[in-house]
Amino acid sequence: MNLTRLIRAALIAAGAELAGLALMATAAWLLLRAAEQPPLAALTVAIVAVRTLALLRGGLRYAERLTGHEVVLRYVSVLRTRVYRSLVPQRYSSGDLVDRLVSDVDAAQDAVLRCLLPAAVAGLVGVTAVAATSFASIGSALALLGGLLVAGVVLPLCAMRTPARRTDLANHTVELITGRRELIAYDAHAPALAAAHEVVEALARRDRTVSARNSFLSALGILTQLGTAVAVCLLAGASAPVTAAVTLGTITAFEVVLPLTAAAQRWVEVRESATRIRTLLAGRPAPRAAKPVTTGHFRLEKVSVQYPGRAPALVDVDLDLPPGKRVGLVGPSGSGKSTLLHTLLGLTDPTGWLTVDGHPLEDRDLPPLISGALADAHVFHTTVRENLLLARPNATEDDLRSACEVTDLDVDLDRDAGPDGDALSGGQRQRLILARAVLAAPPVLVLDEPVEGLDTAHGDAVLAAVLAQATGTVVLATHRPEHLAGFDEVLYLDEGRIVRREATKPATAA
Ligand SMILES: Nc1ncnc2c1ncn2[C@@H]1O[C@H](COP(=O)(O)OP(=O)(O)OP(=O)(O)O)[C@@H](O)[C@H]1O
Repeated sequence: MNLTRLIRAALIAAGAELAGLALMATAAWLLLRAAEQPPLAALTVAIVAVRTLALLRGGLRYAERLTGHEVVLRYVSVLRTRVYRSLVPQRYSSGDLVDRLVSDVDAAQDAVLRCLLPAAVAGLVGVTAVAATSFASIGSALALLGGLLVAGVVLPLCAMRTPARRTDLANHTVELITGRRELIAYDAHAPALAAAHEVVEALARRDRTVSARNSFLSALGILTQLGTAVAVCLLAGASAPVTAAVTLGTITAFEVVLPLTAAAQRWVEVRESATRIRTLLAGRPAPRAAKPVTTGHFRLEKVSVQYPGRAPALVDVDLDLPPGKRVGLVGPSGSGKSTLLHTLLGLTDPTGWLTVDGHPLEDRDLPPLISGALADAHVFHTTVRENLLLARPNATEDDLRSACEVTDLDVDLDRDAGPDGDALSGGQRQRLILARAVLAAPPVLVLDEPVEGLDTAHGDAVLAAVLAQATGTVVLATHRPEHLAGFDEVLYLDEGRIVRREATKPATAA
């Protein structure tokens, strides 16, 4: 985030609030002074000041909206792209994906606009108001300071409670929408709806409690405002116009400080979202220029993977993948083919030794080195073109067209793909994922049963075209050994172990 722009936005916002405060105080002074019927000349400065401050407040409010939103929207657009990119290769449930992409990034926007900026402005306005009041009366200034501390610090601290996570609701909602046909077909929609309703009820109960507490805190804030205004008025010990000015100024200063209670509540949610975003981005660090040049020589020695509470999915797997080698993975369902691909992509938590170009796998920036078409790849709810550009943001129209030709993807690039590619046919969705892999053209291409959903002849042709244009290493998991004609090595897996290796190129199926 651009700190200079942020500070400028905070100063402009504080200026707008101070202009409003000065306007109220001057207007109050003017009204009471005018009631004493002094010569007009004694009021001229105040009259001009009221007009000037009114104009200034309007102008500054407009400038504050422009600068504040500019800095935040710039930041959020960059952040959303980074989160988007980090999510592409990862394995999140759809609900979690929605939560991370929408709520978490929106929370970053709120962190600035609804929490940090108001807090900074309230601080500046509070200090200025107390300092200005101290010229009229030290007692009033102390009363104002006390009231502002209660409303601006104590009440917001009381409002800080961990919010309920909405991921469960997002998961249920996404599952109800995406799985509606199956749920209806198997007459399972009633229990699924009931489960979602339970989550909604729990969230509603929690929201009601939070609302009641917040309403109580808001009422306390207003009582504090009222009590402080009375105390400031009684302690002022100055002329009626000055007393009116400090009292009205006090009430106005509270208007800036009172929203901090709601901001504190939002801050708790924002902090949680910020942690989730940080974890996500930390898991996929941005490529650093200083990294040594890599060729993508992957080596696995005695690598095992076990998902929590499950039998081992991979056991003591050895694999050498020098650049350009083509390896096929064959085995019955559940034998560990996808797990091996996910391990190469750094998506599992394996034991054993994994190196890329002699360095531990976790020290490498994997995304530029290895990617491909996974069985559970996500299609984003945007156009086909945008989905393709994720793989290579600077791809030209020719690049896109050629990737579509290779994968025989014959859809309009500006067509909306729908949520997780729902608006495409199963085959189009699969070819879109393949086209994305072709566009990425990584040194190591991993393909997990990439044409499983296509009819046999069409699928074979598409896969042959994809393999023909691939120039680097290829690791292909398939149930059909005939896909592996011309491969350097075929590994046969069973129950997570490599039970057989065929180093020779198998003959093409007749
Ligand atoms: N995310 C996961 N959490 C828990 N267990 C998993 C997970 N992914 C895979 N497994 C388990 O790990 C084992 C290996 O699964 P994997 O998906 O690697 O097999 P596969 O050979 O690719 O199967 P298929 O050919 O059906 O795709 C299976 O027992 C599977 O149930």
